[in-house]
Amino acid sequence: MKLNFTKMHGCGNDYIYFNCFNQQVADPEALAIRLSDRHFGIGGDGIVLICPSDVADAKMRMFNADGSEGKMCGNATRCIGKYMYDNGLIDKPEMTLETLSGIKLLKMVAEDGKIVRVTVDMGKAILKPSEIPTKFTGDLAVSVPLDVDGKQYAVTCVSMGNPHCVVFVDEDVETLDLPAIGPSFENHEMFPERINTEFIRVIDDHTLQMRVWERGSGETWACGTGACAAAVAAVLNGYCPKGEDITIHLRGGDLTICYTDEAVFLSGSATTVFEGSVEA
Ligand SMILES: N[C@H](CCC[C@H](N)C(=O)O)C(=O)O
Repeated sequence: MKLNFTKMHGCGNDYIYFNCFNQQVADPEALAIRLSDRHFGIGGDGIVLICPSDVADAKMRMFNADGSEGKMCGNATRCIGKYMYDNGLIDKPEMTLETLSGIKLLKMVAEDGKIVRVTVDMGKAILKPSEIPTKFTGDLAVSVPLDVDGKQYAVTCVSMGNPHCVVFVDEDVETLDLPAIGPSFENHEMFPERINTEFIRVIDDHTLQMRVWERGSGETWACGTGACAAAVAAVLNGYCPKGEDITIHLRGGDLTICYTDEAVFLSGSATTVFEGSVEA
Protein backbone atom coordinates (compact mmCIF):
# COMPACT_ATOMS: atom_id res chain seq x y z
CA MET A 1 0.00 0.00 0.00
CA LYS A 2 1.32 3.48 -0.95
CA LEU A 3 1.67 6.03 1.86
CA ASN A 4 2.27 9.77 1.34
CA PHE A 5 4.82 11.35 3.68
CA THR A 6 6.39 14.73 4.41
CA LYS A 7 10.01 14.97 5.56
CA MET A 8 10.40 17.74 8.14
CA HIS A 9 12.89 18.77 10.82
CA GLY A 10 13.18 20.99 13.86
CA CYS A 11 16.81 22.14 14.20
CA GLY A 12 17.96 19.05 12.31
CA ASN A 13 15.91 16.58 14.39
CA ASP A 14 14.33 15.03 11.34
CA TYR A 15 11.28 12.81 11.14
CA ILE A 16 9.10 11.29 8.43
CA TYR A 17 5.55 12.61 8.92
CA PHE A 18 2.36 10.82 7.88
CA ASN A 19 -0.98 12.65 7.64
CA CYS A 20 -3.35 10.10 9.18
CA PHE A 21 -6.42 12.25 8.62
CA ASN A 22 -6.54 10.71 5.12
CA GLN A 23 -4.50 7.47 5.36
CA GLN A 24 -3.79 4.68 7.84
CA VAL A 25 -0.36 3.44 9.00
CA ALA A 26 -0.69 -0.23 9.95
CA ASP A 27 2.57 -1.10 11.75
CA PRO A 28 4.31 2.13 12.83
CA GLU A 29 6.99 0.37 14.87
CA ALA A 30 8.24 -1.64 11.90
CA LEU A 31 7.83 1.32 9.54
CA ALA A 32 9.90 3.56 11.84
CA ILE A 33 12.75 1.03 11.85
CA ARG A 34 12.68 0.53 8.06
CA LEU A 35 12.26 4.12 6.94
CA SER A 36 14.59 5.77 9.49
CA ASP A 37 17.56 3.90 8.08
CA ARG A 38 19.77 6.51 6.37
CA HIS A 39 21.10 3.98 3.81
CA PHE A 40 18.21 1.62 3.05
CA GLY A 41 15.25 3.85 3.94
CA ILE A 42 14.24 7.49 3.68
CA GLY A 43 16.49 8.46 6.58
CA GLY A 44 15.39 10.11 9.81
CA ASP A 45 15.33 10.02 13.61
CA GLY A 46 11.96 8.23 13.44
CA ILE A 47 8.41 8.69 12.17
CA VAL A 48 5.50 10.86 13.36
CA LEU A 49 1.78 10.21 12.79
CA ILE A 50 -0.52 13.26 12.63
CA CYS A 51 -3.90 11.84 13.65
CA PRO A 52 -7.43 13.11 14.27
CA SER A 53 -8.30 13.76 17.93
CA ASP A 54 -11.55 13.94 19.89
CA VAL A 55 -10.07 16.48 22.35
CA ALA A 56 -7.70 18.63 20.30
CA ASP A 57 -7.04 19.85 16.76
CA ALA A 58 -4.79 16.83 16.16
CA LYS A 59 -3.08 13.94 17.96
CA MET A 60 0.62 13.09 17.73
CA ARG A 61 2.13 9.61 17.86
CA MET A 62 5.92 9.46 17.41
CA PHE A 63 8.22 6.48 17.04
CA ASN A 64 11.98 6.54 17.48
CA ALA A 65 14.32 4.98 14.93
CA ASP A 66 14.36 1.73 16.96
CA GLY A 67 10.55 1.51 16.74
CA SER A 68 9.94 2.47 20.37
CA GLU A 69 7.11 4.96 20.90
CA GLY A 70 8.04 8.25 22.56
CA LYS A 71 5.47 9.89 24.85
CA MET A 72 6.48 13.43 23.86
CA CYS A 73 8.59 15.10 21.17
CA GLY A 74 9.16 18.84 21.24
CA ASN A 75 10.64 19.27 17.78
CA ALA A 76 7.90 17.16 16.19
CA THR A 77 5.26 19.23 17.97
CA ARG A 78 6.48 22.36 16.19
CA CYS A 79 6.62 20.58 12.80
CA ILE A 80 3.03 19.31 13.26
CA GLY A 81 1.89 22.89 13.89
CA LYS A 82 3.58 23.97 10.66
CA TYR A 83 2.14 21.03 8.71
CA MET A 84 -1.42 21.65 9.95
CA TYR A 85 -1.38 25.38 9.11
CA ASP A 86 0.57 25.22 5.83
CA ASN A 87 -1.77 22.48 4.56
CA GLY A 88 -4.97 24.27 5.59
CA LEU A 89 -5.98 21.78 8.32
CA ILE A 90 -6.27 24.74 10.73
CA ASP A 91 -7.19 28.27 9.69
CA LYS A 92 -5.38 30.23 12.42
CA PRO A 93 -1.72 30.12 13.55
CA GLU A 94 -2.47 28.37 16.82
CA MET A 95 -3.69 24.89 17.76
CA THR A 96 -3.98 22.26 20.46
CA LEU A 97 -2.17 18.95 20.10
CA GLU A 98 -3.05 15.76 21.98
CA THR A 99 0.01 13.74 23.01
CA LEU A 100 0.63 10.73 25.25
CA SER A 101 1.84 13.33 27.79
CA GLY A 102 -1.25 15.56 27.69
CA ILE A 103 -2.61 18.31 25.46
CA LYS A 104 -0.10 20.97 24.35
CA LEU A 105 -0.92 24.50 23.16
CA LEU A 106 0.93 25.87 20.12
CA LYS A 107 1.19 29.56 19.13
CA MET A 108 2.79 30.19 15.73
CA VAL A 109 4.21 32.94 13.53
CA ALA A 110 3.32 32.83 9.81
CA GLU A 111 5.04 34.66 6.94
CA ASP A 112 3.53 34.60 3.41
CA GLY A 113 1.07 31.91 4.53
CA LYS A 114 3.73 29.58 5.94
CA ILE A 115 4.67 28.96 9.56
CA VAL A 116 8.23 30.04 10.37
CA ARG A 117 8.31 29.84 14.18
CA VAL A 118 6.36 27.95 16.83
CA THR A 119 6.11 28.38 20.60
CA VAL A 120 4.85 25.36 22.54
CA ASP A 121 3.48 25.38 26.08
CA MET A 122 5.13 22.11 27.10
CA GLY A 123 3.39 21.98 30.49
CA LYS A 124 5.15 21.57 33.80
CA ALA A 125 8.45 19.79 34.30
CA ILE A 126 8.17 16.64 36.42
CA LEU A 127 10.95 16.53 39.02
CA LYS A 128 10.06 13.69 41.42
CA PRO A 129 12.65 10.99 40.62
CA SER A 130 10.21 8.09 40.86
CA GLU A 131 7.82 9.78 38.37
CA ILE A 132 10.47 10.50 35.74
CA PRO A 133 11.04 7.50 36.20
CA THR A 134 14.39 6.87 37.84
CA LYS A 135 15.47 4.73 40.81
CA PHE A 136 16.79 7.77 42.66
CA THR A 137 14.97 8.42 45.95
CA GLY A 138 13.64 11.66 47.46
CA ASP A 139 11.81 14.62 45.94
CA LEU A 140 14.52 15.84 43.54
CA ALA A 141 17.45 14.35 41.58
CA VAL A 142 19.64 17.46 41.27
CA SER A 143 23.38 16.99 40.83
CA VAL A 144 23.24 13.44 42.20
CA PRO A 145 26.14 10.99 41.68
CA LEU A 146 25.88 8.36 38.93
CA ASP A 147 28.56 5.84 38.02
CA VAL A 148 28.63 5.19 34.26
CA ASP A 149 31.20 2.70 33.02
CA GLY A 150 33.33 3.36 36.12
CA LYS A 151 33.32 7.17 35.71
CA GLN A 152 31.51 9.38 38.26
CA TYR A 153 29.05 11.98 36.93
CA ALA A 154 26.75 14.48 38.68
CA VAL A 155 23.35 14.23 36.97
CA THR A 156 20.05 16.12 37.17
CA CYS A 157 16.94 14.21 36.07
CA VAL A 158 13.79 15.84 34.65
CA SER A 159 10.71 14.61 32.80
CA MET A 160 8.96 16.67 30.12
CA GLY A 161 6.54 13.81 29.62
CA ASN A 162 9.57 11.74 28.63
CA PRO A 163 12.64 11.02 30.77
CA HIS A 164 15.87 13.04 30.68
CA CYS A 165 19.25 12.87 32.39
CA VAL A 166 21.15 16.19 32.21
CA VAL A 167 24.95 16.17 32.64
CA PHE A 168 26.84 19.47 33.02
CA VAL A 169 30.42 19.31 31.72
CA ASP A 170 33.27 21.84 31.71
CA GLU A 171 34.66 20.94 28.29
CA ASP A 172 33.36 21.84 24.82
CA VAL A 173 30.61 19.24 24.24
CA GLU A 174 31.89 18.78 20.68
CA THR A 175 34.90 16.95 22.20
CA LEU A 176 32.68 14.28 23.85
CA ASP A 177 32.56 10.77 22.35
CA LEU A 178 28.78 10.33 22.49
CA PRO A 179 28.65 6.94 20.69
CA ALA A 180 31.01 5.62 23.39
CA ILE A 181 29.11 6.90 26.46
CA GLY A 182 25.54 7.54 25.21
CA PRO A 183 24.32 3.93 25.20
CA SER A 184 25.62 3.36 28.77
CA PHE A 185 23.51 6.27 30.00
CA GLU A 186 20.51 5.28 27.83
CA ASN A 187 20.42 1.72 29.22
CA HIS A 188 21.63 2.43 32.78
CA GLU A 189 19.97 0.33 35.53
CA MET A 190 18.86 3.53 37.33
CA PHE A 191 16.47 4.30 34.43
CA PRO A 192 13.72 1.63 34.20
CA GLU A 193 12.29 3.03 30.92
CA ARG A 194 15.73 3.97 29.50
CA ILE A 195 16.55 7.69 29.23
CA ASN A 196 17.41 10.60 26.93
CA THR A 197 20.75 12.16 27.97
CA GLU A 198 21.80 15.79 27.46
CA PHE A 199 25.45 16.90 27.80
CA ILE A 200 25.58 20.62 28.61
CA ARG A 201 28.26 23.28 28.81
CA VAL A 202 27.12 26.53 30.44
CA ILE A 203 28.22 29.45 28.22
CA ASP A 204 26.66 32.16 30.42
CA ASP A 205 23.57 32.63 32.60
CA HIS A 206 21.27 32.74 29.53
CA THR A 207 23.13 30.43 27.12
CA LEU A 208 23.83 26.68 27.04
CA GLN A 209 25.70 24.47 24.55
CA MET A 210 24.10 21.01 24.17
CA ARG A 211 24.57 17.64 22.56
CA VAL A 212 22.08 14.84 23.08
CA TRP A 213 21.97 11.05 22.98
CA GLU A 214 18.31 10.15 22.54
CA ARG A 215 16.55 7.05 23.80
CA GLY A 216 15.75 4.98 20.74
CA SER A 217 17.50 7.17 18.16
CA GLY A 218 21.08 7.77 19.27
CA GLU A 219 22.65 11.19 18.77
CA THR A 220 20.21 13.65 17.22
CA TRP A 221 21.01 17.16 16.06
CA ALA A 222 18.43 18.57 18.46
CA CYS A 223 15.93 17.44 21.10
CA GLY A 224 13.08 19.76 22.06
CA THR A 225 12.11 18.04 25.30
CA GLY A 226 15.83 17.65 26.03
CA ALA A 227 16.40 21.38 25.59
CA CYS A 228 13.53 22.00 28.03
CA ALA A 229 15.03 19.53 30.51
CA ALA A 230 18.45 21.17 30.16
CA ALA A 231 17.04 24.64 30.87
CA VAL A 232 15.11 23.36 33.90
CA ALA A 233 18.25 21.60 35.18
CA ALA A 234 20.30 24.77 34.65
CA VAL A 235 17.83 26.73 36.78
CA LEU A 236 17.74 24.02 39.48
CA ASN A 237 21.56 24.06 39.61
CA GLY A 238 21.68 27.86 39.82
CA TYR A 239 23.32 28.45 36.41
CA CYS A 240 20.37 30.31 34.81
CA PRO A 241 17.41 32.38 36.09
CA LYS A 242 13.82 31.17 36.14
CA GLY A 243 11.29 33.10 34.03
CA GLU A 244 13.79 34.40 31.45
CA ASP A 245 14.67 33.16 27.95
CA ILE A 246 17.54 30.68 27.78
CA THR A 247 19.19 30.05 24.40
CA ILE A 248 20.30 26.49 23.73
CA HIS A 249 22.94 26.01 21.00
CA LEU A 250 22.51 22.57 19.43
CA ARG A 251 24.27 20.94 16.47
CA GLY A 252 21.25 21.62 14.28
CA GLY A 253 20.45 25.16 15.42
CA ASP A 254 19.16 27.18 18.38
CA LEU A 255 16.12 26.70 20.59
CA THR A 256 14.75 29.16 23.14
CA ILE A 257 13.37 27.90 26.46
CA CYS A 258 11.61 29.78 29.24
CA TYR A 259 11.01 27.90 32.51
CA THR A 260 8.27 29.53 34.59
CA ASP A 261 6.19 28.35 37.58
CA GLU A 262 3.24 27.77 35.23
CA ALA A 263 4.96 25.83 32.43
CA VAL A 264 8.06 25.36 30.29
CA PHE A 265 7.88 27.19 26.93
CA LEU A 266 9.81 25.93 23.87
CA SER A 267 10.32 28.18 20.83
CA GLY A 268 12.01 27.42 17.56
CA SER A 269 11.75 26.87 13.83
CA ALA A 270 10.12 24.06 11.85
CA THR A 271 11.14 23.18 8.31
CA THR A 272 9.58 21.19 5.47
CA VAL A 273 12.25 19.47 3.35
CA PHE A 274 10.36 17.35 0.78
CA GLU A 275 7.26 15.25 0.16
CA GLY A 276 7.03 11.77 -1.27
CA SER A 277 5.35 8.42 -1.16
CA VAL A 278 6.52 5.00 -0.03
CA GLU A 279 5.27 1.40 -0.27
CA ALA A 280 4.36 0.24 3.25
N1 LIG B 1 13.69 9.99 22.00
C1 LIG B 1 12.60 10.59 22.78
C2 LIG B 1 11.45 11.05 21.86
C3 LIG B 1 11.88 12.19 20.94
C4 LIG B 1 12.21 13.41 21.71
C5 LIG B 1 12.95 14.50 20.95
N2 LIG B 1 13.29 14.24 19.58
C6 LIG B 1 12.28 15.85 21.11
O1 LIG B 1 12.34 16.69 20.19
O2 LIG B 1 11.69 16.09 22.21
C7 LIG B 1 12.06 9.55 23.78
O3 LIG B 1 12.10 8.36 23.49
O4 LIG B 1 11.61 9.97 24.86
